Amino acid sequence: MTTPIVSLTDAGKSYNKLDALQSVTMTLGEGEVLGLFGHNGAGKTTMMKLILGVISPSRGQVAVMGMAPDSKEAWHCRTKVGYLPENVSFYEQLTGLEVLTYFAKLKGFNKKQAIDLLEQVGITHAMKRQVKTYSKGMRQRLGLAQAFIGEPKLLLLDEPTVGLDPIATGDFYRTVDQLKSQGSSVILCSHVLPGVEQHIDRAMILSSGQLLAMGSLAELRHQAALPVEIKAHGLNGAIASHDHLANFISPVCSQTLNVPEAEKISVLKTLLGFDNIEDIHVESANLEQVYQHYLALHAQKQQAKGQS
Ligand SMILES: Nc1ncnc2c1ncn2[C@@H]1O[C@H](COP(=O)(O)OP(=O)(O)OP(=O)(O)O)[C@@H](O)[C@H]1O
Repeated sequence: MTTPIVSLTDAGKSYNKLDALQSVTMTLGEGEVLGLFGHNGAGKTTMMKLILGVISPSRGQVAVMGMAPDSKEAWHCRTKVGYLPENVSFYEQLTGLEVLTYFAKLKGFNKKQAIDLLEQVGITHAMKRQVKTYSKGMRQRLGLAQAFIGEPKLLLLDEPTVGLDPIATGDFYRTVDQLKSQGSSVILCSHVLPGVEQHIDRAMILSSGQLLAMGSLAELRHQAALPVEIKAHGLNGAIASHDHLANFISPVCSQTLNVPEAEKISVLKTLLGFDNIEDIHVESANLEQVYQHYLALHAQKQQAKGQS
């Protein structure tokens, strides 16, 4: 069996009485992309810091490429890890090229790689300017270039698209797809859910340090039993007068049906049986809806606990 790139076994971190991360068990394989989602203070950065080895677990084990990342023996693994912190900050007086060359050299790479990466993130035109003159988006691009040095085996990206314009966001996700196809593993956390789902293999949802759900979007959708939205055009009142279909009519639109996944095909067959059907649009729950579902479920459980 191959060693996972990252594995957490009942790993948690506490600060005095606060459980920043309760007990998380997970593995990340080669070429896998994991999305880490949760509100402010959920424990996302804590989990990344445990994986980086900059903090040690209060309980359980963390392993990166088979080693405890906070151990001395893991030093050579660190050159294979790229990290973009939540708030990037650089030496303001240096130029973008000087900053990136410095970080490249720390990892055993040269200026040529720094120049190539600056081109990849689209700031070649500003590479000879001091970082203090950079806009927020340009700093973020420089941060990403820094994380990409040496085509890392593991990339940890905390809010990678903050401050990026739509073009740069698209370029960023293309780079993630490319790194994944080359075998790099990626953990990224983001508060911006639209646009992320097609680039991740699995999602992990955290709240107040607690792991609420983890799996592929299809698995989470299935587990959550969220309905599929089916919009049927051209039927006017026919749906409301149909015994079976009428059960699924959305409270907000009479042409939209909210159908359990298990009944999707039978409902579609029924709709196709209508002579005047003009079009059918089928949409499964997206990442945002899945995320909201798990958070609402968690809030309900907390409330019930508080009342008992
Ligand atoms: N060094 C520390 N000392 C005390 N508490 C801490 C420390 N670091 C983090 N925490 C607490 O741990 C919890 C989780 O913090 P963390 O930074 O992991 O959240 P996050 O999910 O990354 O949040 P955000 O989306 O706001 O960045 C928070 O309640 C935070 O206040």
